[in-house]
Amino acid sequence: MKLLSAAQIRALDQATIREQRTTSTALMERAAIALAGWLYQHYTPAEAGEILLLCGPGNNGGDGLALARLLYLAGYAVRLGLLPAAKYSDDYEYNHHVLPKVIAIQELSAEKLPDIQPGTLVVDALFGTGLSRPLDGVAAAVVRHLNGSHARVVAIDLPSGLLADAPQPDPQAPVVRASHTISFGLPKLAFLLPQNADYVGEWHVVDIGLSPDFIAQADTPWHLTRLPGTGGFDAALAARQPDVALPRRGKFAYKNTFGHALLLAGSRGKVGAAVLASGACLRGGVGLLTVAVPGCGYDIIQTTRPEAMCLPDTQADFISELPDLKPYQAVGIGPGLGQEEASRAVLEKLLREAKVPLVIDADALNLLGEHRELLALLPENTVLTPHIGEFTRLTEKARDDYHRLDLLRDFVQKHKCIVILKGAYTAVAAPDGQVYFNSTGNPGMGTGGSGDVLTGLVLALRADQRLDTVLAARLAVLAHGHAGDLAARETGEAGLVASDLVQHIGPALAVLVQ
Ligand SMILES: NC(=O)C1=CN([C@@H]2O[C@H](COP(=O)(O)OP(=O)(O)OC[C@H]3O[C@@H](n4cnc5c(N)ncnc54)[C@H](O)[C@@H]3O)[C@@H](O)[C@H]2O)[C@@H](O)CC1
Ligand SMILES: Nc1ncnc2c1ncn2[C@@H]1O[C@H](COP(=O)(O)OP(=O)(O)O)[C@@H](O)[C@H]1O
Ligand SMILES: [K+]
Repeated sequence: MKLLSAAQIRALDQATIREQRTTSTALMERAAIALAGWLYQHYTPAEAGEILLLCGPGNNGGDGLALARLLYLAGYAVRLGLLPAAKYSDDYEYNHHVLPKVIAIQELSAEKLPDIQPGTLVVDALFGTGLSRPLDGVAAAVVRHLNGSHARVVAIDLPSGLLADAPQPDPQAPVVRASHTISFGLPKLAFLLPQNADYVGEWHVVDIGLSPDFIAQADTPWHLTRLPGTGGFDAALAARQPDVALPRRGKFAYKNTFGHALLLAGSRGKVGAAVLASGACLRGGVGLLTVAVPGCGYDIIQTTRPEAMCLPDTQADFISELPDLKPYQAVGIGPGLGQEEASRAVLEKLLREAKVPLVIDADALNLLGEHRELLALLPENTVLTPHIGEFTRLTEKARDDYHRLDLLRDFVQKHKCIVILKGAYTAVAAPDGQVYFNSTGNPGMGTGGSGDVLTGLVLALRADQRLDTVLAARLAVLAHGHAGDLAARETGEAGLVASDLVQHIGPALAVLVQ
């Protein structure tokens, strides 16, 4: 699924109106019906109590006015707080005109702010994608008042004051802190960034029949990867043509098809990382797996992973030798590796000699960060799997989440590599600068070893001779998060440990097979 900029969303609305020979008023009515449907499902009139709808002067405010009418007609108690302005949009004017006259209206001013009790259900229809400057004056006073009230807030399209696709120009200007944000057609880039989490709350997408042709042609670097059959504006399309799919295994497929992977992992006290990554690689469907570990890891791998072959290093505590690379279709390095000089030398030799896809994680990334000259040796299409801290060591400290995305796109384009930047919405950045955010996973995965599991899974899919690099990375990230979601259903989020992820990789991959 594509994520569009505010300017593209405006063009999408216009294209939809043109193509479908409808009017902006009718499109607003669709938006209001979709919003009302969402509210009916989430709150009965009794649970909602008296709903306060705060409306701005543009079409976001128009949505609020149309919604107030529909809620009133459905038996909800509603009142309106309207922001005064020199000019209102046409559809605002229309929806103001057709409001049932019994609905109470308060003109908002800094001196006379609306009554908002803790628990009041407030609909934020002040500003959406048309926000052109930071909030000030009455709008800012209203938003500060709302944020201080502990109300339940449902934001229409965007929390007012937030931009859809760019950082706030004025960090002092207020932004609505919503419990829920209901977006039309597509989610917005802003929803996926940690710095906006307190404003956006839980986000939802409602379908208002926006032009699929316009979306298909829109040029954007931002995408969201979903599980097949997941809802959204294009639920029907997504079911027929998923964002990503793992090809079915042919009847006569042999283990060569799925490749022989080499994993270099572990050091004294961190052999568990090799156990987790190798388990994930095996469950990820690799044809054959060889694990290179320090001497101290030999018995551990042979006992915990009987399906894998093991190459013990002559050093007991860390890896100091690079095995002959000829037998392998993909090589992974890093989990629990440690940062000994000898291990750095192994990494350098690997970068110089490898002719097959590489996956680089954890301590191997830290070594690259400390010896940045090694970045010049990265073979094309290498996959790096940093979390934010590791990515910062490879680049620089980002000013904010948007700047980090710029750094990410610059990095992959410069080094012709794939970066999996891990987080709640893990971003897979491709060498052409396209960025695919992931939609699966949960906070239970913030537990030691989750990243090692991802490395093993990426390695398995890189060894799979049927997949290209970006597809392998996107599939691995999607399945990893889904494994976490499946596991959390059994363990709860707090009880989830990384080994649980390994156990659920099989079922998580199975839903991706087409
Ligand atoms: N036909 C359409 O175009 C549709 C639009 N929709 C809604 O329309 C919204 C976009 O509407 P608009 O483009 O009218 O924009 P908004 O309603 O987001 O805001 C624009 C209005 O606010 C003013 N404004 C902007 N920043 C301000 C600030 N900081 N302080 C005070 N005033 C400010 C502008 O001068 C303009 O009057 C979407 O977010 C969505 O809610 C939906 O109804 C779907 C259909
Ligand atoms: N809140 C979250 N929601 C979804 N996924 C998460 C969340 N927190 C962590 N994860 C995932 O868990 C993994 C953690 O990896 P990492 O930070 O390398 O941990 P470790 O080094 O302990 O293995 C990443 O794949 C990340 O995307
Ligand atoms: K809003």
